[in-house]
Amino acid sequence: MTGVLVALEGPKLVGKTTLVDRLREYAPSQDWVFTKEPTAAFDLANEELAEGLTLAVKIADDRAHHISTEIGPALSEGRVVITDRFVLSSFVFHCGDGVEASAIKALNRDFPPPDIVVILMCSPNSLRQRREARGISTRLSTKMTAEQELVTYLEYADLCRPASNEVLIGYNERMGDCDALAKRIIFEIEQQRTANV
Ligand SMILES: Nc1ncnc2c1ncn2[C@@H]1O[C@H](COP(=O)(O)OP(=O)(O)O)[C@@H](O)[C@H]1O
Ligand SMILES: Cc1cn([C@H]2C[C@H](O)[C@@H](COP(=O)(O)OP(=O)(O)O)O2)c(=O)[nH]c1=O
Repeated sequence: MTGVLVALEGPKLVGKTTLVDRLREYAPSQDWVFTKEPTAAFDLANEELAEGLTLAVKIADDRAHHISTEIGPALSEGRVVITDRFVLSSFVFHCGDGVEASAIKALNRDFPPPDIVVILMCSPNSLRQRREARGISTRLSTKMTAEQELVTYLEYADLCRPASNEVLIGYNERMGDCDALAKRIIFEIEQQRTANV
C-alpha cells in the first residue's frame, strides 16, 4: 500500500465533522478520500440491540468490509484516505462497554495501521456544553462523562500509535481551531506522502 491513511479520533461532538469539512476545503487534491466509521452499511441501532463483545465484533466486521472495499483499494492507488473514527474509537467505546482491551486488540490485529493518528480534544466544559446543546442520548454516548471520555482516548492512544510512532493531539476549543488544525494535518500528510514514495 502506498497511500496515506489518516485516522481522526475523539469524543462525540469534539468537532471531527467540522475538522473534516475544513480538510475537504483545504485538501490540495480532489482525489483524497473522506470516509467514516461505522460505515453507512452499519445499522446504528446495533448499539441498542447488542453490547459488549457482540457489538465489538459487529463493528470489527464493518471495519473489515470498509478496508477491503474502500480504504484498501484507495491506498493501493496511492490516495490519501481520511477516516472519521477508526481503531482507537473501538478501544474507547467497547472497553467502556465491558470488553477487555486484549479482545479489541485481537479483533483489529490484521487491519492496516494508520500513517497518522489525530486525537481531537477540547476542554471538558466545552464538550459538556456541546453535548447539552445537541441533547445526545445513545447508549454508548451517555455511558461516560465528558471528562472520562476525553481521558479514555488518551488512555488507549498508546495502543494505536501509527507507524511514524507519533500521535497528534489537536485542541479544538475555539472557533478557528479547526482551520489551523486542518492546515497542520495537511502538512503532515504531505510529509508522509513524500516518505511513502
Ligand atoms: N472549535 C470549535 N469551537 C466551538 N464549537 C465547535 C468547534 N468545533 C466544532 N464545534 C461545534 O461542536 C458541535 C459538534 O461538532 P461536530 O464537528 O459535529 O463533532 P463530531 O463530528 O466530533 O461529533 C457542532 O455544533 C460544532 O459546530
Ligand atoms: C467507530 C466505532 C463506532 N461505534 C459506534 C458507537 C457510536 O455511538 C457510534 C459513532 O457513530 P456516530 O454517530 O457517527 O458518531 P460521531 O458523530 O461521533 O462520529 O458508532 C462503536 O461502537 N465502535 C466503534 O469502533
